[in-house]
Amino acid sequence: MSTDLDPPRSASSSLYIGLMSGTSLDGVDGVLASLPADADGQPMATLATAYVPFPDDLRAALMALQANGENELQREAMAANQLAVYYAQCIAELLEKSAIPAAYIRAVGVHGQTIRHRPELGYTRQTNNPSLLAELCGIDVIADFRSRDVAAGGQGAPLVPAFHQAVFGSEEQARVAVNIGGISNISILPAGKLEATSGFDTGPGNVLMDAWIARHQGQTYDADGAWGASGKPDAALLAALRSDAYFALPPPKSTGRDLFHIEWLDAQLASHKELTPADVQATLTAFTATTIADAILKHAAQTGAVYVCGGGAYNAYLLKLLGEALSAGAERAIPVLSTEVLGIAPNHVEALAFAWLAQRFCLRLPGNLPAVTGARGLRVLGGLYPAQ
Ligand SMILES: Nc1ncnc2c1ncn2[C@@H]1O[C@H](COP(=O)(O)OP(=O)(O)OP(=O)(O)O)[C@@H](O)[C@H]1O
Ligand SMILES: CC(=O)N[C@H]1[C@@H]2OC[C@@H](O2)[C@@H](O)[C@@H]1O[C@H](C)C(=O)O
Repeated sequence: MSTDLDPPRSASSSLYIGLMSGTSLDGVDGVLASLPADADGQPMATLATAYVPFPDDLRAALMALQANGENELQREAMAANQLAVYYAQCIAELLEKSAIPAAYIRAVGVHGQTIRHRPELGYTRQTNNPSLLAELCGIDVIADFRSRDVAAGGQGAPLVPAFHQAVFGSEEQARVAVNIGGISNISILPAGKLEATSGFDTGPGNVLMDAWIARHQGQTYDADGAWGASGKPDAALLAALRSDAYFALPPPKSTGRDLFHIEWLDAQLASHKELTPADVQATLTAFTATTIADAILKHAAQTGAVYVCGGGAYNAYLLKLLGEALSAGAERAIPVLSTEVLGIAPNHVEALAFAWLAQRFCLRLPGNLPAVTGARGLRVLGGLYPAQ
């Protein structure tokens, strides 16, 4: 253990844990990081990372909660309790790997599991039991990061642009950060005027590709995009997918499984029955790539580089199609790079963002960007569930 830690339970501790379980429903990503308070989140150091996959029953329970169903209040509460156990396991792994006792951690920022996202109706729901988590881990828990932004008239999402601004923004180069999780979102980071950061959800990331390969190959995701790459994108289906009204909406906008689910895909496929499953997977990969590229070309054509994070950064075929779609529409080449080259591995960015958001809460600093979410103003995000 490092000898220069603040005393246990110190309000000045710079050690935070961030936990993210996202729309892919695969598991929970965690980071334990040192976030010095005096530099607005920079520089920061990741001291440990962990990933705890969800068991099939929890995954299925969370999937079932994405739509209306019988006895859903109880099912939601039980899933939240089960989630807390996996979150606690992830925290225990982080503490063990870093050899830092729980008492030295200032707070845990935990996103919870989005099961409904309807900001237009005034709500977004991240299933969680932060009280149980505080009980299990003995650390202050900060949770429910989105609802205050929605209460202030915002989308409650995406929240990571403020963090992307802090860690990936540059004085010299205009950049775009793209998160390709279940859903994809972009952060537009203009050079030298980071206060002008914007961003929005571009549409599906991996969510439809995951659902399609699960149905046809029994896999949870298309490793490296190899199955998709074995097929050929179909122009007519791709055009039909891209014609959904979501893509023409101006920002602020956000989306989720509420809109982009397997039934939505099935409805689109009804008039393309001749395609092989591999061709559909290729088309879904092209769909994710082209809708991200369209968003960048429309809102950030002058960007110097695109940095990709989220699990989609490990899909080589998707990145190839994204690079092609960008170069087809841009006046000059836009390099597509992993956030790894900026010092943060793609699969750790979101968890680190929730450690950062927990710090923002502890310092009572705003976590949202009204220009992104459409909220009436800056707001401190989250609620506190004390360790004791
Ligand atoms: N090696 C890989 N090859 C292809 N795809 C991958 C690979 N590793 C991860 N993925 C994809 O990334 C997904 C998980 O990404 P991530 O953890 O960023 O999503 P999430 O955080 O659940 O979603 P969101 O950002 O929408 O909340 C997997 O479901 C899979 O589709
Ligand atoms: C409601 C919700 O959970 N939204 C997620 C989802 O996953 C990606 C995209 O859609 C983004 O809007 C958001 O997550 C990240 C962490 C965000 O808020 O920036």
